[in-house]
Amino acid sequence: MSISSTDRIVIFDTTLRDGEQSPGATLNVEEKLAIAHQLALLGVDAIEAGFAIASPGDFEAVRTIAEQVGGVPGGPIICSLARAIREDIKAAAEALQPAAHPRIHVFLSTSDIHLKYQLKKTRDQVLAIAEEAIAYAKSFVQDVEFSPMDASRTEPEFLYQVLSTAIAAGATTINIPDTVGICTPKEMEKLIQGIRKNVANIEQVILSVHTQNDLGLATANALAAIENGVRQVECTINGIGERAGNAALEEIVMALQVRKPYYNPYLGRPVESEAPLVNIKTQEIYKTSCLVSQLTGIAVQPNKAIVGANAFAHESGVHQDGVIKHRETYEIMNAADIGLPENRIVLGKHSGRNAFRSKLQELGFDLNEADFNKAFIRFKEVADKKKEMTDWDIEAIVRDETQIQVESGFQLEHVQVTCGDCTCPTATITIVTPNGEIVTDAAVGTGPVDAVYKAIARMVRVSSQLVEYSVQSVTEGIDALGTVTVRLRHQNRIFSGQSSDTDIVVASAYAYINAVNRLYRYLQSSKGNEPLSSSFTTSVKYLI
Ligand SMILES: CC(=O)SCCNC(=O)CCNC(=O)[C@H](O)C(C)(C)COP(=O)(O)OP(=O)(O)OC[C@H]1O[C@@H](n2cnc3c(N)ncnc32)[C@H](O)[C@@H]1OP(=O)(O)O
Ligand SMILES: CC(C)C(=O)C(=O)O
Repeated sequence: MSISSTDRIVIFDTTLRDGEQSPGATLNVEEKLAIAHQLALLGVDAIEAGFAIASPGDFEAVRTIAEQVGGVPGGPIICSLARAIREDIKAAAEALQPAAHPRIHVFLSTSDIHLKYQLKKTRDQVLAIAEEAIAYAKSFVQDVEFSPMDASRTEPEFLYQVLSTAIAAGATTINIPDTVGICTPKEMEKLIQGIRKNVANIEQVILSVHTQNDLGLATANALAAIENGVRQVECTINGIGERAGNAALEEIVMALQVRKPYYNPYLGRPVESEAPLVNIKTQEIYKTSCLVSQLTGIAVQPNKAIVGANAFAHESGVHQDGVIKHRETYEIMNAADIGLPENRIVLGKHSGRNAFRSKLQELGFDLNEADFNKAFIRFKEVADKKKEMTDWDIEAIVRDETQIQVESGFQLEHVQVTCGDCTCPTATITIVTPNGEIVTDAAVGTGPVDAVYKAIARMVRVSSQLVEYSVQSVTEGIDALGTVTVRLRHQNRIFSGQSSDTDIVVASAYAYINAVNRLYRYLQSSKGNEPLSSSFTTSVKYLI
């Protein structure tokens, strides 16, 4: 395979090598194997399984992956990194032995700053070391990749010289690392064009890039390289890697898929060609991302392109309205393309009526306009306090609001409580009575809920006994909605009320009022045919 003989992009995954260089991401052999199996399912062309000389564990991981993932022809290339040192190359060759398609990846610094301070070698020495190391690697495997480390800061003429030497020594892939992530896409273009023009026999090898993300340009640089003739990109799942990480596989792959007509001509194909630009089964992307995140312990930021929790979530009413009417108004790819079941409409304070209505339909509610409006107003009030409204929240609100609407009677206007470890729990409550009177009262109690109930009871003057009070968290998280259930006994009858709110004292007040209203309606309907107890008749002012 050479630069001109492939009309697709080779995906070289280095999650298990450069990705594992993320601080704290160390993986054991079993974990690396699990990721390698998933990378194979994803369809990557090459898996850089580790750096065999680095540790016995890394050697074992490369060997196990070579055997169990790359052991049969047709599987992915399995690669080990090696410095331009015989011991490294020998260790890589030994670890890769079981692989059907082994690759040794030799790297050697070429920039003056690295030569002077790190390697302490002259340019002539580096040329000789590169040549010798590649030839040695070739004595073990056919497939040898060479990387001139810090290529983007290497003096171009020397870079061309090293690369020409590497190809002459037998390198089959020439990888250009932007090791410190300093390139801009324009500079990457110039770098690749210079290499293609000035390196002898460059068209006989696969030209590759390895872009680091120090300036957040790794994916942009990889794509710029592709536009300039590069046919392999090195990348990691979730973009993890040394320092700020590497180009993210999922970003490159989805950019190539979504913008295929744009990239086709760069690979010498007609704009309309449908042939895939990569071998990747994009539906495996999300699963792979989750596995890598879980095993490395590196969380994916919510706004991360493609695999972040918010990548297919719509929060604002205008966007939600658009997506509900026609998905493509705000989505350039389908969640299913990366293996997510569906996009998400996240209901919150920025949502509008259309999204709320659509969610109610999805949950099986068929509200009349008045109920809908009440529920929507309440939804906005709760959403102002709560970050995300879950299906449970919505259900609780609708249950609550439609119940309040049905049960006319007393209305709760305001609830205010003071409580704490050195104050007497006090509640100040304002209600509107059935005949429109606004009444305020205050009471102290053993706790805030007791104080609220005493204040309400005094105003409605209900002769009833509280026989049950319970609070249940119906939604998840610290900002969950709590549902309060209250049961009142009047004579031999039980009247219940329920309400939900992020504030359980408020929910308690509403639940109590709802139960009182049931009692009120019962008394109203039975006024004519059921005798009221004398104690009740005398004590109830508003109920009759
Ligand atoms: C850009 C990248 O991501 S490169 C890959 C980086 N990844 C890693 O380093 C992870 C694994 N590394 C390791 O486990 C260790 O660093 C090892 C096993 C590779 C080497 O360990 P040590 O022998 O103790 O050397 P140490 O790491 O302290 O220093 C690196 C040595 O390699 C030399 N070196 C660095 N790169 C190369 C190279 N490409 N070819 C030859 N020698 C190199 C350095 O000059 C230094 O040599 P010195 O000891 O003579 O000064
Ligand atoms: C080994 C090379 C490819 C590398 O990781 C880098 O230069 O960043």
